[in-house]
Amino acid sequence: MDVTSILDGLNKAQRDAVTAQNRALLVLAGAGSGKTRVLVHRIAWIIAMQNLSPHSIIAVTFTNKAAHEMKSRVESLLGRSASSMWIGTFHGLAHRLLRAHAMDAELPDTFQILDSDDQLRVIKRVMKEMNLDENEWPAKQAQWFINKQKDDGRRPADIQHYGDLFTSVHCNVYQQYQDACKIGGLVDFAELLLRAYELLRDNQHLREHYQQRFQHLLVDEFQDTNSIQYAWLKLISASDCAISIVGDDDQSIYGWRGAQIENIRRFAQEYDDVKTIRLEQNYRSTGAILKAANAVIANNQDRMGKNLWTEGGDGEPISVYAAFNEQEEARFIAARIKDWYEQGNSYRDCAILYRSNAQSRVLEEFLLQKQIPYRIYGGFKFFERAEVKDTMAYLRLMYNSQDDAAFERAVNTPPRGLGQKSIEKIRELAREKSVSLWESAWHAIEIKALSPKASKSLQGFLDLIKNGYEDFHDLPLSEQIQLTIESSNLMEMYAKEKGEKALARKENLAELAGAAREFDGDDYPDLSPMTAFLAHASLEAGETQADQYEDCVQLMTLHSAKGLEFPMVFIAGMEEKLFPHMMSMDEPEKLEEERRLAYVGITRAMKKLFLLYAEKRRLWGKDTYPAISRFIREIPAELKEEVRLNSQISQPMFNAFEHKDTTTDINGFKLGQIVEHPKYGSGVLLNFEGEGDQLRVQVNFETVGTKWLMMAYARLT
Ligand SMILES: Nc1ncnc2c1ncn2[C@@H]1O[C@H](COP(=O)(O)OP(=O)(O)OP(=O)(O)O)[C@@H](O)[C@H]1O
Ligand SMILES: [Mg+2]
Repeated sequence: MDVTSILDGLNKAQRDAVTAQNRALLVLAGAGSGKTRVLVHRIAWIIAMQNLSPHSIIAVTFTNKAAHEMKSRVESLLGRSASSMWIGTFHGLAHRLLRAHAMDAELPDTFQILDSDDQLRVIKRVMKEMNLDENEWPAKQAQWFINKQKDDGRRPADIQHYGDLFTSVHCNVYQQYQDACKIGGLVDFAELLLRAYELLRDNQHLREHYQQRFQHLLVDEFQDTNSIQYAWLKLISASDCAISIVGDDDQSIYGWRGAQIENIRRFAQEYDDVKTIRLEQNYRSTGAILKAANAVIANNQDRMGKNLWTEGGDGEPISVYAAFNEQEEARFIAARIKDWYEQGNSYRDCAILYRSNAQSRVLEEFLLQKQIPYRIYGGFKFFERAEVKDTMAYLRLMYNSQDDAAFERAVNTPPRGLGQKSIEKIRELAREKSVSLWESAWHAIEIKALSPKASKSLQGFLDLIKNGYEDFHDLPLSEQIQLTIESSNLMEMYAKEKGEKALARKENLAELAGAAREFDGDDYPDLSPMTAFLAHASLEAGETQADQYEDCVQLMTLHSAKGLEFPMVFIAGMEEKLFPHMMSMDEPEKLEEERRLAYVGITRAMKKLFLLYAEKRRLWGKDTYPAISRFIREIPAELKEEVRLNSQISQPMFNAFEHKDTTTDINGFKLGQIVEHPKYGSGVLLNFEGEGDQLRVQVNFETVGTKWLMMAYARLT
């Protein structure tokens, strides 16, 4: 192949980055400037130019999906396989390392990953054993404490507590929790990173092995790395390995999870021979979208500063829509998407972004109503559904009887007549002997510690797991799952629930068996299919792979939209307290992080951006009347256009209200009519909702813009 063809489709600065020979490369650039593209081309360039095996390359991406995409783009640039390259998220790579060297990492071969729910469950149990009052010492707080320590690389022994009660108690909980995880062979998310770091730090032989193997380390979205991830990168790249990182300080949105923008500055100081490249041309968005993003982020103080421009024209202005409430917001979005689809566009090219997961429910309702196919990305958490977790608990226990979290979940789901007392007894015995719940359960039966009835049902459960493993483990994975669902009587339990829900559960379980089918091949040579699948379930939770070929609208939180792009984007709920989030409004630093999130959201849009807010919203169980988000106000007026529903607006907008007839009599008024308000002056009547005393109308006033008013009090003429 002609190697230089890899440089096609890159601008000068991008080529410089792709071909840089320095040991350390830093590409610091704004959204849509081609950072990810540079990484992909750089990998291909290195392999082709230096005739290097992909085996010598390790690359870190933000999601598993991004990793798959990157690998296949590298392969298509090279025209050959790059499957021996290590590419994945920090968690995925750490997991891979720990699996390969479980013994050196002091983990059993069968170790399981704890998701954050399971983690909380284990912490709760530990705290109960320590007789800590849950009201005084909430488990969530302990969980936060533990994860924070791990993110910063600290073990209980490393924590200084000068007699401070909060720290010393939590430190003890951390220690007990760590012991419980050790017995169970359990590894939580933060532990994956810390353990993988310690593995290399403490094991010279392994460290040297990997340092020799990896000639190039590349990292996307570097601005969101935390301390332990940074330390891990430094270990791997300590000898001759070249390191390339790309990032954007304005898109750092995981400060709450310990990510540190400072790592970018540290990088420039701590590495020798750093070449810094800035990319300033944006290829993603229209001029209007880009200017809006630049204007919003300009309100942040602490920035490294960049200047983004585009060759393209301004395109359409940004549409701002004031909805009466969240239902109407959702109805508007659904109608707009339907129009777009009917004009010959694809659903998959549209995304609806929101600040908080809870917002998705109403949106889903209206998409369903309009029969618009959609996928929730990030928030869906297929592997976190109860029925899926129940089934997984059985599987985990079959494969690792030491997994206490799985034992706790499975032992009484479905209920098999084991009371809290019996279970407490099993826990107590486990504690005394420092063994797993599984072992202690056998022991409890042996020493007749339980009532005969409880003993019998416990025995039934233990046999189920034991025989299950013996009978199934040679079968294909999907069949194992199918048989587990049947033998555990889980399906029977769900079938007793009411209609819709039971059906959804059934479908999810069918999907679970289906998802497992992918693992029956030999794509994961170093892992057994079940191990690969269980790890996948933990690591890809929340990242359900929307089927690429399925044409559906993408719903996701602003956080999970990072790195992605869509021709048409809606950002719903642009309201003070929702976005910026209430919890972040009082601290300047947190507010700046919210603003970076707004910047991320706006810059996902390629051609068309809608910003929506509701004048009334049910939030946390209460009706609220939020103010318009400051992030909308920060966009210069000339870039925005308020979507109006008066007679001049384009027909498609009207479709949003097709159920409303412009001739309907609204207390003597009609849609589109000019009305007078004693305070706001004249405006156009746009919409109405409710009837009688509850009748509300939406009027677009010349003076104050769109408002919803109670007809009974509005004194319109
Ligand atoms: N030189 C170029 N010519 C044409 N298109 C380009 C060029 N560089 C990048 N692009 C396109 O611009 C878009 C944005 O690129 P990319 O996703 O790599 O940007 P990014 O800097 O990683 O953005 P983000 O900060 O959002 O992750 C992509 O569709 C990409 O294919
Ligand atoms: Mg990117």
